[in-house]
Amino acid sequence: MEIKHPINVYIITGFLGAGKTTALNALLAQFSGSKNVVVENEFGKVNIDATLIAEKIDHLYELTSGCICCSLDNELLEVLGGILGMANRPDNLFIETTGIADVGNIIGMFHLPDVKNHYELIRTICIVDAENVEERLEQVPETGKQISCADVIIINKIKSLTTPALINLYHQLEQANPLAFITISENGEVAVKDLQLSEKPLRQQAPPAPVKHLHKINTVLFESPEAFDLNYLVYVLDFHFNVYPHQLYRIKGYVRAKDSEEKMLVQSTGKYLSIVPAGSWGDMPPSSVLVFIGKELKTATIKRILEPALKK
Ligand SMILES: Nc1nc2c(ncn2[C@@H]2O[C@H](COP(=O)(O)OP(=O)(O)OP(=O)(O)O)[C@@H](O)[C@H]2O)c(=O)[nH]1
Repeated sequence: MEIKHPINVYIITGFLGAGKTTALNALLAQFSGSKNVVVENEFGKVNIDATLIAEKIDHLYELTSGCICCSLDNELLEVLGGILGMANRPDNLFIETTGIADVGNIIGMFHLPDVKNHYELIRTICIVDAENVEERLEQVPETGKQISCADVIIINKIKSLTTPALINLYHQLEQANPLAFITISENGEVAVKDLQLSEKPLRQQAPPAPVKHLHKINTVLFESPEAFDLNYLVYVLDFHFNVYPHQLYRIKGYVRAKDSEEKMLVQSTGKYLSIVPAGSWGDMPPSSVLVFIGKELKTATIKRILEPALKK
């Protein structure tokens, strides 16, 4: 009888915009000799991250009907069952959580006997945004939970901090989670060997008790077939991020621009905004889709902010 080895599982967590997808791509590039499956859980109906997975992988599951950490009718367990039925069993499963996931609940699934028989949770990797993690820790309990549950903490976007500030942050994270291996990166570039991935998991015990989910955080989707005036769009997005830094955490999506045939990728995590060309629309009719994530965001407000930037 063929002995089937457990599938290695890596959970990638971290607050909205911390650099999870960026780090996942950097990690996948180092696993190119293996059969890799990715689960992307996005908060909101449109999964932008799935289009940003640059590395070749064997299968991508997009879970967009809710946060996998708190849905009762759990899609993740269905996916785990489905993977076991694949003709060619993968070596590695990478799960990118939503930015507000209670990662303790997801870790807990890998302690269920039926799951444990087939999957081995190797590492829970928390990406923290050096630029704003301290602020997020005060505002969002899930951020603290993600840090405290991690086996590995990657302090990302280190160029945004001075060396003393980085050392200070390192010590704070060390205090928050003395069991974790802490490292630093720019653009999620960390060598797998530095993550000590060949070692046994650092954390063997069951995860801490769940925290109450912060459902004040919501997603607003803005869609329009009309083209944006990009200069005006930059102006309104920059302006509102500056005015509402504690309410608006993340913007991402693709927009149709007035003077370009290409689609434009919009990304913002608070202190910066980037809008860059992202290739042709292919067979899709050009149409903008922007996802806004924040606290108690209202669709009408987002529409009111964006509509002046649309070409008349
Ligand atoms: N300056 C800088 N930007 C970074 C770094 N890492 C990621 N980014 C940028 O930060 C933005 C968010 O990165 P993502 O990898 O999509 O972050 P995420 O955590 O997957 O975001 P969500 O899925 O929305 O929670 C993108 O524009 C990245 O290019 C970094 O180290 N430095």
